[in-house]
Amino acid sequence: MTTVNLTVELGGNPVLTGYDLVVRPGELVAVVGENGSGKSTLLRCLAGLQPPTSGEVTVFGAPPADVAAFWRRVAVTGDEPAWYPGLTAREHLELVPAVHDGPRMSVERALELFDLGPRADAVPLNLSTGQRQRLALAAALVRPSSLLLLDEPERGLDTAFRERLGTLLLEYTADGGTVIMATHDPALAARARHVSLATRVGGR
Ligand SMILES: Nc1ncnc2c1ncn2[C@@H]1O[C@H](COP(=O)(O)OP(=O)(O)OP(=O)(O)O)[C@@H](O)[C@H]1O
Repeated sequence: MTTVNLTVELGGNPVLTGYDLVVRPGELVAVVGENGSGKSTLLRCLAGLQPPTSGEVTVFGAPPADVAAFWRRVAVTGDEPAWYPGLTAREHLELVPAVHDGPRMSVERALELFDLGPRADAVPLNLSTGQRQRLALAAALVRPSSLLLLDEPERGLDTAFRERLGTLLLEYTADGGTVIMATHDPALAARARHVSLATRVGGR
């Protein structure tokens, strides 16, 4: 995963200017920086959701492409997912093995790892904010993938679960996966290689 001289302007503002990044397979990388420094924009570029103004983005040896083969390898979390009305937490996780071959873990194991067992039969809108975030992360980690792009995965999580998340992400990279996350959590960032985005004058 690389960016070379990546420049993104949004609404006439320079958000990223000549940004170079190299991430090797199996790395856990934390993108850190102040609010507005461009972390989400960088993740969106890596996911192919934000076209660069100039420069290059390469993921698995090619520019990110909005095709099934790309999305089979890449899982993204960030904004609140669109939950299916009427489906419980367990049923949301059961969708994953229904549509992806070779899930990374069973639904029951995911419910246990993400501390969702007691609330497995609740619909997401009846879960707490942190429980919904754990469900979103569980869905991303159940499905097979090679690259996780996580935007502030710590959002809504208590301290103990943030620590567990760090361990789960390190296990993901130990299996050969790559994680690039934007985070404001110093403890989570400390377990990763961090790369900084400086805030630019005029870019906020
Ligand atoms: N659609 C847009 N049009 C114009 N400017 C935008 C747009 N989206 C984001 N920006 C600006 O681009 C800059 C970078 O935003 P981005 O969301 O990437 O920052 P971030 O580092 O993820 O911030 P945070 O820590 O607050 O999540 C900000 O100044 C933001 O206001």
